[in-house]
Amino acid sequence: MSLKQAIPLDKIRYNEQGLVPAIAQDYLDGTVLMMAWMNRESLKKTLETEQAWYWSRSRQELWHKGATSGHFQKVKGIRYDCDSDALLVTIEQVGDIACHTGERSCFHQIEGQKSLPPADTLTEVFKVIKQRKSNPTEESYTCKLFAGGDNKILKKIGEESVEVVMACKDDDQEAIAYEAADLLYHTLVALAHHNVDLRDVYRQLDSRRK
Ligand SMILES: N=c1c2ncn([C@@H]3O[C@H](COP(=O)(O)OP(=O)(O)OP(=O)(O)O)[C@@H](O)[C@H]3O)c2ncn1[C@@H]1O[C@H](COP(=O)(O)O)[C@@H](O)[C@H]1O
Repeated sequence: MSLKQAIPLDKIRYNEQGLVPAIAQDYLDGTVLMMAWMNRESLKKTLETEQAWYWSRSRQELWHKGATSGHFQKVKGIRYDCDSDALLVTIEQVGDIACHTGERSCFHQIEGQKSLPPADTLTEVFKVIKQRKSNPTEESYTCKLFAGGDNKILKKIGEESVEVVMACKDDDQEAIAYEAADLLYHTLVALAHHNVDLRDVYRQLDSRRK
């Protein structure tokens, strides 16, 4: 089904200014990138071009996101909520900058909150692993792995794989989840060590979806 067929323009409930809030979310890792407004015309253009068009309240004009900077948004899907007065736009952020201040997301990290802007847990953990790589600290286990290079990292992946296998053999659900978490973490370290982005793994998985 095409985007146009999926969203009946007249079913959307626009507010008194003729606007509906649209939340843009990354199609691969679920990061909430930004919130902006659409009117009927910008929504129509979004559906037609499969790129995000918003309504700029400050400029009072249609806003083709990224038209000048190249950071445009390819629209992968749009959903409307149960009372049709909010849109969730699933996008591929081309250029990887959604916020006008040059950040990936307009929703900034807040100290003490684990997951802001909301993203999946693997993405959050991978971010910390990459930070450890660029800013090593004494006490970090991840840094010890990086310092040991492939020998240490791959040995751990081998060990953790065997532990997953053994836990499955015992049909021990708690142990399976525990060991699988260890395996995923060490695999993320291997990705970072070899400069492979987690999003490339997600892209592979996404391309295999049927
Ligand atoms: N998710 C993990 C994670 N999962 C497992 N581990 C560590 O992986 C090791 C698992 O190996 P084992 O079970 O064999 O335990 P071990 O006996 O300590 O193993 P050896 O290293 O001594 O051989 C343990 O030391 C765990 O603490 C992890 N260490 C870190 N993370 C993440 O990485 C982030 C950064 O961690 P630091 O680098 O330590 O700051 C953390 O915030 C977490 O999100």
